[in-house]
Amino acid sequence: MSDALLDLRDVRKVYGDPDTGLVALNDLSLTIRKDEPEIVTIAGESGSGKSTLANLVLGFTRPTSGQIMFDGTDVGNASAKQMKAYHRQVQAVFQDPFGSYNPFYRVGHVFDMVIRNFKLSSNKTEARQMMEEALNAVGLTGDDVLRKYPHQLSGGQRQRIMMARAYMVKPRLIVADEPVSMVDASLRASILDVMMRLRDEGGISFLYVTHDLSTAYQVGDRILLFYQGTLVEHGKATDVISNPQHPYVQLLIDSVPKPDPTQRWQGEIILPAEEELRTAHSTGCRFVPRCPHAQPACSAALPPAYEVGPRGHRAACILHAPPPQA
Ligand SMILES: Nc1ncnc2c1ncn2[C@@H]1O[C@H](COP(=O)(O)OP(=O)(O)OP(=O)(O)O)[C@@H](O)[C@H]1O
Repeated sequence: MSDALLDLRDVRKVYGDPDTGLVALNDLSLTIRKDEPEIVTIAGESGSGKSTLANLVLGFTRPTSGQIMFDGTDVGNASAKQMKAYHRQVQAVFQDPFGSYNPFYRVGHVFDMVIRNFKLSSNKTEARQMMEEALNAVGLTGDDVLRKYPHQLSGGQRQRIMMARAYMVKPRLIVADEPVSMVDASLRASILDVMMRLRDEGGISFLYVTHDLSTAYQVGDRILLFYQGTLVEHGKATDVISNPQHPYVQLLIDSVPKPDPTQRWQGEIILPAEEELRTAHSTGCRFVPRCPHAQPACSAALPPAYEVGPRGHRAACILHAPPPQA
């Protein structure tokens, strides 16, 4: 039996022709273990492939090549029946909770639909208890919100309700795509707290997609930084952000004050939009056109992820290649 909850093996997604189309995700391998619930932050500029990765893991789109395994099931080749079972275990929370609510439905109805869809209960009292428990886990109560319509809720409440809705299904993984982008800094912190609580008390792992590195730093678990669909650096968020090793990540992080690991960080690093269009069949490091250290070898082949620090800190840059053996 594998220890992996989620196991991505060389997952590649090309939009359009597989040989000449746009490589949105380039041969990504990533494992989240069953016995170590964690919040894995997926970060990168706009267009770097974050949502593509989220959609692949949710089974909304299939990989061009490679495999996505979830607790032994091949998600890329799952049947409709297997996908329904899969979505009990892997829930999604999206960027704009407004978009996912019908404005004429009360919150209670949204929860009812989930209970019916996943056949969580056929007993009204038990169903109400489930809603209450899920809402309590995100710091809300049924009396506060269940009879309300979406427009009667704050952005932070809506976002927490989406978390509660996902949590009620008791998934093992939540894919949260920009869940804090619509809310201000203090609410953002409270939603991060909810995620950390669900990780610690509920044993739920998260794929947390964001372009705000400060929130990844607050969470502290692993971070993966993407540039044009390629993973350029990964490790513990605190290690990567306080000691970035890839020139792209250094450029991003050097422009902001260093966070103090002893303090809860209030800073904000919002990644800019991607400026250049990637070339569909480029071979080398995607960052070459913007890299202050670029050398001819960088364009020859995509560099592997070299070890650059403790606790799995790796960067895909030839500056970190070990010296050739004599
Ligand atoms: N269905 C699609 N068809 C063709 N190209 C697509 C499709 N979806 C995404 N892309 C392209 O793939 C690349 C990666 O997009 P993706 O949405 O995954 O990036 P992202 O990092 O999530 O960006 P953002 O932060 O803006 O949401 C982009 O260049 C995008 O234009």
